[in-house]
Amino acid sequence: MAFSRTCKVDPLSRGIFRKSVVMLCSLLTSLFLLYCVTDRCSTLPATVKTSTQVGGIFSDELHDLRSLRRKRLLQKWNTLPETVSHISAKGPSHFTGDDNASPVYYGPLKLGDDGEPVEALLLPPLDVLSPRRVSPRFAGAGQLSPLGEGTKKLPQALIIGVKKGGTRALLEFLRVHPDIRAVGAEPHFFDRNYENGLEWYRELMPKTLEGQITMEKTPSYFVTREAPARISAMSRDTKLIVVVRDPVTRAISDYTQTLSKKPDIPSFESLTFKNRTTGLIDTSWSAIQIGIYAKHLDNWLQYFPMGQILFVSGERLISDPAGELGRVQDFLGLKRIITDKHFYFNQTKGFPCLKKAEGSSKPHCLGKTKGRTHPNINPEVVQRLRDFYRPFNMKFYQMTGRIFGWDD
Ligand SMILES: Nc1ncnc2c1ncn2[C@@H]1O[C@H](COP(=O)(O)OS(=O)(=O)O)[C@@H](OP(=O)(O)O)[C@H]1O
Repeated sequence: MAFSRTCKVDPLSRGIFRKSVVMLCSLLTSLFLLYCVTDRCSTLPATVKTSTQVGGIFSDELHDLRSLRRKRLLQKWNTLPETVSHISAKGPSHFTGDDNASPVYYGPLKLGDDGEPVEALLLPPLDVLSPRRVSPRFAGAGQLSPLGEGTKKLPQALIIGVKKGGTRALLEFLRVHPDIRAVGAEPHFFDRNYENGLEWYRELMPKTLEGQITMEKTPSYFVTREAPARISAMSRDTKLIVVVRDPVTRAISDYTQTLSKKPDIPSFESLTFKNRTTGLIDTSWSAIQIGIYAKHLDNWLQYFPMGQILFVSGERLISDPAGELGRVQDFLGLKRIITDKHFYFNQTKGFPCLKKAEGSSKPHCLGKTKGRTHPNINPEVVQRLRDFYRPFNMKFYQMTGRIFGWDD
């Protein structure tokens, strides 16, 4: 039969064939081991890994890889603030679906003070937990940082304000930089949690390698009387960043946020005035008070020189994010890595968004709590507020040496 004829192979050829197969297998084994030694096999797709589960040596390797992954996950979870660390890792049970972004939120959704999902709860897909590429400036060109390396440090730079200025956008954009590591949630250490002590604060920070900058943002610091002295006591060298926005729009944005949480509050107009007929502004209302930037800045200048404070225009952060980010990177002494290539304007959102968020390959816009539609405010009230803020704005332009253009 044709079939039995073709199957007949002489013993010599069979021997050569067997030897060749054995040699090929040994070669492939050596190559795979070499690949793993360079810590690259952790990025292999799961299917590739399972196909190697045959030999004892490989199952050991795989076990190590899995425990490395677990370690990475644990590292991520360890960065959770105490208040949220109880959250289950079973997810995904809740996805905000808000940000057209890739991240998956595990456990019940928690929102930070600024209404954004507490980013510390965000567990990136396993493949993005592979070692982070460190900027050549600090770690040698192209080096991969070994797993678990680094220590938690107190922040060297803080975004201290202002509320509704665009602080979340700035932090999210900055996190794209490989030399910046930041806490997602607002720690509120220098205002609400100071009694917990610096060690508590440091524990909240992500691990950083030599040369990486640790950051956090809590916009209420800017208007907290005690904050400058406390931050200066932590380190006089702390770099401070303030995102400022037209105080009238800022006040309306602030009011819009409160209204979204408490729909029964009085109208913006009635909260603005102490006396509507005389037009006397109620400066004790926090939405108004926060916008008197010159007054708050005075308090900071008692403890920090002007050169240690950077003012970011909230308006320019929207119209030219790369330009403002360039200034921030210079101020932090970092290479200008975040450029206009990182942004695109999302027509639906009406804001610039990231082409790729940190630790993801997908586009990322901020959530629904950022870029809310403001209620219509009586134009006379708006004008009265503009008149009220004008002298304070002028003083602020003088102090900072930058004309923000709110009174044009
Ligand atoms: N890229 C991008 N996407 C979305 N939103 C952006 C962006 N850049 C700046 N902004 C403006 O940020 C405003 C919210 O400011 P904050 O993040 O500082 O608010 S908070 O104090 O942390 O609650 C938010 O205010 P509202 O528009 O009033 O919601 C935005 O105008």
